[in-house]
Amino acid sequence: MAATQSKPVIIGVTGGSGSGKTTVSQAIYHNFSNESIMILQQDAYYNDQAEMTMAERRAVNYDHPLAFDTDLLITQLKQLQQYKSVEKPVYDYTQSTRSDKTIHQEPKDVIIVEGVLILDDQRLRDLMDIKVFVDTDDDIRIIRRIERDIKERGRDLDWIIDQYLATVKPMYHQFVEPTKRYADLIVPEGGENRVAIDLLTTKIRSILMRKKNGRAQNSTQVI
Ligand SMILES: Nc1ncnc2c1ncn2[C@@H]1O[C@H](COP(=O)(O)OP(=O)(O)O)[C@@H](O)[C@H]1O
Ligand SMILES: Nc1ccn([C@@H]2O[C@H](COP(=O)(O)O)[C@@H](O)[C@H]2O)c(=O)n1
Repeated sequence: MAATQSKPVIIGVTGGSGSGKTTVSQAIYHNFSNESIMILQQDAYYNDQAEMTMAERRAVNYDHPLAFDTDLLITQLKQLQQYKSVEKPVYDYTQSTRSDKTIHQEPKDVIIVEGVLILDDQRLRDLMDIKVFVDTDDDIRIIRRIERDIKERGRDLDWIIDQYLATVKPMYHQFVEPTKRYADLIVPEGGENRVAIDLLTTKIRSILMRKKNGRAQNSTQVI
């Protein structure tokens, strides 16, 4: 009998900016060393804006679904789903465009996809096996965002506040928060929620074990 290979399991982690999506995803990922698991960040799939001036880039609404090259994200997810490698784009927040580098990504058994708008598009939702919404109060999220964007994304306080009021907050309520209803699991307080991180880790451990056992069985059937 020919060996069959089941598809990788895709876990979507969403929530507002500063909710702790990256922290939760990394905490889960770091519970596995040398295992078949990877993270794909939706932020890497922001539109390429190399042809735009810095002033034009600054005026973009980065919290609207059209800010993302979702077709590319879907194409690459489908390739990974078929156990094919991809060249992931790299995003530079300080320049608000893609870098000219890409990262070679080998396929894995478990793919964590994290980003603000990964549950907004039905095509993306249909690819996800487990959907997680990290739910953190608006005031905590803006405080975290101020600290992070000043330290890591080359922003100043006026920029962060203007952007938050003009786009981040209204888009959160229009596009991000409504996707909570698609979530299988809602995680309050993100990165500090050890119980949720441990539960997801246990689930992923059992998926990885099942995949390993399936492969071992297939290889003995082929022999
Ligand atoms: N539970 C937490 N307590 C304190 N700081 C946190 C917590 N979770 C995340 N952070 C910090 O808040 C910032 C935003 O978190 P991050 O995980 O990047 O959020 P997101 O990916 O949802 O934007 C980061 O600087 C991170 O270190
Ligand atoms: N050039 C850009 C691109 C994105 N943003 C903001 O990033 C947020 C999403 O990333 P998180 O890690 O915070 O989830 C999103 O809210 C965009 O406003 C940006 O400021 N500049």
